[in-house]
Amino acid sequence: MRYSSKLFLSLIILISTFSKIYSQKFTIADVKSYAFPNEMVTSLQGDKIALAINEEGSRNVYVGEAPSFKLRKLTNFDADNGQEITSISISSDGKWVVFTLGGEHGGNWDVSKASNPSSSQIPSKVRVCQMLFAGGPLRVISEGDFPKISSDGEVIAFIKDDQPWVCHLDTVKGDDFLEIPRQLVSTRGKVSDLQWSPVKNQLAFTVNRGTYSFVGHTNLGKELDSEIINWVAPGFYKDSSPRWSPDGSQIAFIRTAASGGAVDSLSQRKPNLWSIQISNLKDKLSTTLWSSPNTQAGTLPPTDGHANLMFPNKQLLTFTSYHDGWPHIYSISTKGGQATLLTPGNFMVEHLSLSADAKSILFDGNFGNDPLDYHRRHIGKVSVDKANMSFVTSGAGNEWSAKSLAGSDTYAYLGSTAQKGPQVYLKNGNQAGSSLTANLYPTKFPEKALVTPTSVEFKSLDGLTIYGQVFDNGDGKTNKPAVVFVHGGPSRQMLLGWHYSDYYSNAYALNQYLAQEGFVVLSVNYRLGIGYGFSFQHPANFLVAPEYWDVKAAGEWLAKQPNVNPKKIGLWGGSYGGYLTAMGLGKDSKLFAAGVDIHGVHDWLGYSQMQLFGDENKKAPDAEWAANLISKASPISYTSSWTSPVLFIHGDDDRNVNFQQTIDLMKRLEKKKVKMESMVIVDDNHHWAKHQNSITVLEATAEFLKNQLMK
Ligand SMILES: CSCC[C@H](NC=O)C(=O)N[C@@H](C)C(=O)O
Repeated sequence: MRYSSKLFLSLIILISTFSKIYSQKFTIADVKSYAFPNEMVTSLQGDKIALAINEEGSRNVYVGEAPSFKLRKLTNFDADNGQEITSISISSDGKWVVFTLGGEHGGNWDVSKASNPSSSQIPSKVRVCQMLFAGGPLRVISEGDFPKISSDGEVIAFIKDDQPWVCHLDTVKGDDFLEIPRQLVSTRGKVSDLQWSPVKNQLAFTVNRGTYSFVGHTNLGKELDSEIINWVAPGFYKDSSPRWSPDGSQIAFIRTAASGGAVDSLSQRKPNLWSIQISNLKDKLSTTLWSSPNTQAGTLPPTDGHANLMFPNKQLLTFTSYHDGWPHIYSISTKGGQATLLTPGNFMVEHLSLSADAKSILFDGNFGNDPLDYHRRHIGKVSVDKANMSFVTSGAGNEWSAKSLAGSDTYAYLGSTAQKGPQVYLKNGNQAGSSLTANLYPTKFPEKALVTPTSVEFKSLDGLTIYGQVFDNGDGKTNKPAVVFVHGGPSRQMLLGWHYSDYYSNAYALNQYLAQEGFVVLSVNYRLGIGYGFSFQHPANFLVAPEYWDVKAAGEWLAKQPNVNPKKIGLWGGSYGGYLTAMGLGKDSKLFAAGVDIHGVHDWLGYSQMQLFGDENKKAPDAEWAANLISKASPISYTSSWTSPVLFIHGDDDRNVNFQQTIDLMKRLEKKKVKMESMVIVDDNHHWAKHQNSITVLEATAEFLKNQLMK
């Protein structure tokens, strides 16, 4: 390169850098450049960690080891091709790392089917992979998913075509891996939740056979087809979540009712009551250790990990239950008796992990000394056998998914603040956590330009207190346009800072960008969400969609703010949030002047494929009434009153909300001459697996809102 052109290039770089610094305006690509960590696991000894990190679409496995746990990239994937990394684990000898590459594990269906958001000519299959922790060649063991390494570190089991397969790990010769996997079992139904015995090569699993399911276990056996499946207390139930006792002599599992019987009322919420069963391998029966109370809150917790059944020692089991009105951790003797509430208080417990010595549980939840902790996540610790909970973290940030490491009081956890995107932290004793991934953030990430959202509360249309977070660039201007952001799920809670899920970090990034651009943004934590107790998450009058009242109340709250132009209030949301955006535009176009509905639900009857009027003896006693309510809770019922402009966005490989939901609503609105724009993201799914697609979607959302509300 000639000298003059080098000088010219340096000038260009210098100008663009200074312009960015002095302009202080960040782009959506800038605020989306956070390195997103998830799927973090530790080795049995707690001296190693492994996790997945998504760097602007390049998803890789990173590993770290004691004492520094400094992270090192293990894999070398550099394409933004949407191949997610899940089911990471480290062999008990610390030698191997295995993981799943590909799939759509946030989906409601086809989670193990290839995802192809780059529209490659031949989609990559979902593969089970292994690598040496120390580094080296990547081995694709097989097409498959949900790998688990045996307790001796020798064998990997995984699911392929809904059946368990196995293969030895240590069959390396030079760069070749010699052994080919074999199918361990061929049984009717779908096998899931593989669990190795802690002491020998026995594998337990759940077999789903439609309206019922069993727990089974089998030996690895020396020869092919040399063993049988042993069924654990089979009955007319749905049995699941097998957990081995530490000595391998017992299996505990969760039991709920099988599907069938007279069709109940559709308008009455029916709790999914459950029990904890324990069985000795020697006999065929099981004993009921604990049964959830016959109340609405006695339902199997719909929060992360559901029952979170763990078997920390021969005498004790721990589990999560919602029955006192909050998701809490309990312990119970394997001899039965009263369960002990380990984490009492008006807060929720969310992500749990058992310490390496199996004596304590690390968890995160919305607890703390600051009332605003209600809208945060901090890490707590409690013994498995006594209610001695302590706070491990506190403050104005969020911390989650903590793992205990070798050495007392050493933890790895994920965390964020209002400005710092999700990062991995190492914490020793009472020292503050130090980031292990700050170095992965590019300089363009606008940490210093991000606002700190403020917590607000207001009354909904029926008087219920609703919380939200306001993003405002503090420019002091009046008559500003405003947007209500509506999360999806709906069992979610938006936080005072970057969120622990990739989907909601994506949303948080856009809300920060919209605030920069001059919008007042209100992110509303509407009922059906988590974090505010059982009755908030499970309102009795659920069929009339009372959560929409909270969204409308959010719009009315904004309209009353002195710095907001009440004629320029919009909505945006994805999935369940797309549904509520469509409800707002259909029912209250006078309040909501425009909106962006991303992969929303628009026809509940179509979505749930409810056979309300099948054959007479399978019809619910209140089918007509329920159908009427469900219809009134669907946006397709409000096309006549819908006048505000809308942008629809949907990926056509969506495995949470069918693409047809948007086609259907658009065709109905066309007839009503509603001003619509639309964007199809071909071959991507509900979670914008391809990074560039997420940027395209956010840019289109921001552009539409600016065009409709800022002019
Ligand atoms: C019950 S409507 C489907 C909405 C969807 N829920 C699960 O698939 C959804 O909101 N998905 C994302 C955004 C989420 O789970 O938060």
